[in-house]
Amino acid sequence: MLNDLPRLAITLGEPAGIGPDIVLTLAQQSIPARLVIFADPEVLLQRASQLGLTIQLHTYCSDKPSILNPHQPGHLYVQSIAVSQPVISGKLNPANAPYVLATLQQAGQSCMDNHFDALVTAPIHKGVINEAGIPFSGHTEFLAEQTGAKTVVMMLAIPGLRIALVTTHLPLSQVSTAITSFRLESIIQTLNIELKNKLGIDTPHILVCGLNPHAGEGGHLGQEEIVTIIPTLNKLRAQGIQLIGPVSADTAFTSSSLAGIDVVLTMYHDQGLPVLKQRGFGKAVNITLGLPIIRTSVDHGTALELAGTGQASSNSLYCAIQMTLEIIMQSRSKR
Ligand SMILES: NC(=O)c1ccc[n+]([C@@H]2O[C@H](COP(=O)([O-])OP(=O)(O)OC[C@H]3O[C@@H](n4cnc5c(N)ncnc54)[C@H](O)[C@@H]3O)[C@@H](O)[C@H]2O)c1
Ligand SMILES: N[C@H](C(=O)O)[C@H](O)COP(=O)(O)O
Repeated sequence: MLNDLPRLAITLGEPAGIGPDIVLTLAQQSIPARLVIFADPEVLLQRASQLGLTIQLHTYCSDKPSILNPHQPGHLYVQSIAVSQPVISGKLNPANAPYVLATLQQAGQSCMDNHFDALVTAPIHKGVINEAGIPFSGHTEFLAEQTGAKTVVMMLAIPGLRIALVTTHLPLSQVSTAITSFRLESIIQTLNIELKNKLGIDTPHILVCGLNPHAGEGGHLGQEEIVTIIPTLNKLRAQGIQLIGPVSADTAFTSSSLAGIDVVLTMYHDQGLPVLKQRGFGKAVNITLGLPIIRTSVDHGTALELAGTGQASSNSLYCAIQMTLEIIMQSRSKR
């Protein structure tokens, strides 16, 4: 029904990157939803002109949300938030970092206030936000803090493969210490519950990678499996969670290893994500599990060198929106 059309809050991300390009490209298509972009309208208009795209912007009034019409190709509603300094495509400017965070903060809050069914984010540049003097490691961590979520799980998905992470944007030197029984237990419990609730998988089968080469080789190549990972998996198995592992990450992604598996839980960012991006860069979706809101994102970054060139693919954003609509339907069916 038209009245039930999902309402999506979309952040434009780093204004000098390809966020504006992919949102403007996507806006030319039919999408069965109501969309509001949290951004500076001038950034959208300037990039549309650079790309030769036609766009008509409409002001979104948060005090009159009923005036939000279904998406029409070539039109966008905008919740206006001003940049501090003019934007040059491809040129980062730390002065605009507070703007980037304001878009995220306002869009996240609007979802928390139930004005929207979900948040979809275009890519931000973590480095430039830090250069502005604001400690920042990613949307996932920012939204966890903003919403007060106890445990969040980063999961990226393509058709046929989902990969979740125990640690996210953490220097490799800190990973081992961060993999505690407490963290592993809460990550697995969150993953298990969210796969049921948000993705409709009744009994998730979770394949867990070890941290060390060959999952520690019986303790000869590292102790984390024996001290932390195996005892935690055994405890969770006793609670009925379907866990396989820890397995050696080098063969975890073969087709025989993945048979019957719903998600592979990897211990750190670059243990899992290169596999997924090699298989499906441009069609993967990043989903934050464990938040009180639905949040998805693209699989790529700001690709500064492509901003304003017309060469940035909007396919991952398209996939993120499709998956968001599916998650919304799944969540509604649980009510
Ligand atoms: N969702 C997010 O907010 C997100 C995700 C990943 C990376 N990042 C951030 O983006 C910044 C740049 O990261 P990076 O250079 O490692 O990765 P990147 O994804 O921006 O670029 C990697 C390569 O992929 C290409 N590419 C990326 N997106 C593309 C698209 N839509 N169409 C065509 N080609 C595309 C780029 O040109 C580049 O060659 C970093 O600050 C990183 O933290 C943000
Ligand atoms: N780890 C993600 C990726 O490689 O695609 C990316 O950095 C985005 O993470 P956030 O959604 O937390 O910003």
